[in-house]
Amino acid sequence: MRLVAIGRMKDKSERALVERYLKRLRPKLDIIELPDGRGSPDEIKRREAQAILAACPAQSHVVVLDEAGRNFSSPDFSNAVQGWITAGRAPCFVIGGAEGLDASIIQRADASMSFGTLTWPHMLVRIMLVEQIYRAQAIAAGHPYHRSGRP
Ligand SMILES: C[S@@+](CC[C@H](N)C(=O)[O-])C[C@H]1O[C@@H](n2cnc3c(N)ncnc32)[C@H](O)[C@@H]1O
Repeated sequence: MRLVAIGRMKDKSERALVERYLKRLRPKLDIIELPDGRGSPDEIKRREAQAILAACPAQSHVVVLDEAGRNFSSPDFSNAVQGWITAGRAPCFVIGGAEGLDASIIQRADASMSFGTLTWPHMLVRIMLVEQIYRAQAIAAGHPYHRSGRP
């Protein structure tokens, strides 16, 4: 599995949160950080989209993080991730930068995932995504990390 993200996570406490989950992931998630694009907002998004596509393996299931994307429940997300892996198309998650994602990459994606209609900072989205991937694996393994005790 891969995560392609725009921008370098410089903040130590943010990196520690990502690492907390990353080290528990099986299969592992490799994180590719791409530099912020330059130019006008449209140029930035276009350049970043080219770099993102080049960083996603050819056979991967490209999943963009987008506020207008699909609202998964954690069990649904767990099933989806397992299904993509079983089908031989491990997910390549994509998180945009400060300008967001270019329309071309959203259209090209095989799936999209939303953390609600609020706009979140991209580094927080990275932390939340890595936690949800860990939760998805815990659900698939029947590990008590995920407790679904809603009334
Ligand atoms: C700061 S946001 C970009 C905001 C930008 N104006 C836009 O319209 O997308 C950076 C990235 O974080 C991710 N992101 C932000 N909020 C999100 C949400 N609610 N659900 C899923 N991804 C989100 C997206 O990948 C986005 O490209």
